[in-house]
Amino acid sequence: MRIAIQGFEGCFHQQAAQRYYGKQTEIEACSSFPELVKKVKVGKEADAGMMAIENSIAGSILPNYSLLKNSGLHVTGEVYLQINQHLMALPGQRIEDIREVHSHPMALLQCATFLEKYPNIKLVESEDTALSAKNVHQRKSKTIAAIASKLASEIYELDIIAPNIHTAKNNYTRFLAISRNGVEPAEDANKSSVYFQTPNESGSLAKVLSMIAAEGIGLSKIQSFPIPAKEWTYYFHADMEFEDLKHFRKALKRIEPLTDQLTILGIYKKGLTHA
Ligand SMILES: O=C(O)C(=O)C[C@]1(C(=O)O)C=C[C@@H](O)C=C1
Repeated sequence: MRIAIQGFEGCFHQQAAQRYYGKQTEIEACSSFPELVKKVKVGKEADAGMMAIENSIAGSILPNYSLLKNSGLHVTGEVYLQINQHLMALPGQRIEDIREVHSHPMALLQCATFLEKYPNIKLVESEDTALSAKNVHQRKSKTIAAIASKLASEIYELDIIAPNIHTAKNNYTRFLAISRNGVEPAEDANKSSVYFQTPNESGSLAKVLSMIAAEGIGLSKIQSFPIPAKEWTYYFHADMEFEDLKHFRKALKRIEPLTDQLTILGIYKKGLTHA
């Protein structure tokens, strides 16, 4: 299997892809989420993909909800990865020498509390945590530090000058396994991602949510994201959890008449949240 990811050697997507698809997985590196989605859609350079969707400190990666919806790709699974962020620089450098910190925007957000202590350090968003570490190494930048994984510090021979700088001890990112073709849900599937619109009338979303609750389905996530052509109107992305696929199918039938464009992105097995 060749798996398209956002990022390069030593990034968190690589770790998530290898955790989900296996250690021997070949990686197709992409420098952005749109590029990742395109490669999975075209299918020449990748058989499937792995895409971050939300983080326990920084929240949802909002553009990825629209990307997923517009791509027509399917969600086939999920994986949660514990994320430990470290500040790293060329060997011998101290935090007092650092003028800029480079990293992926989600990583910078996860370390906001630490970074607030250094208001004179400029924060620079990059494509990827690992690429930021690689650039410090290759350009021998003495005044630039990167925020990245321990693995990246080892690959790019950087010293960790401040370990574990993420705001809360438990920092998890949820990644979705995505593919061009949908798969038949496994018998033990217990989670589904769907999106829908509700009619523009008061109480329409509440009716859908009440129905989900009445059917005994757990709602682990509800996210609104904008419909670009109709300002201030929204799609809703919902992640639902259930014990029996039959219950979910029954609930769907009852939700369908209350929604417009209800689309199932995937029915899959819930990932281990604290692996
Ligand atoms: O930059 C990386 O290492 C990535 O894999 C990207 C990414 C993300 O998109 O959220 C993955 C996990 C972490 O939350 C930080 C960054």
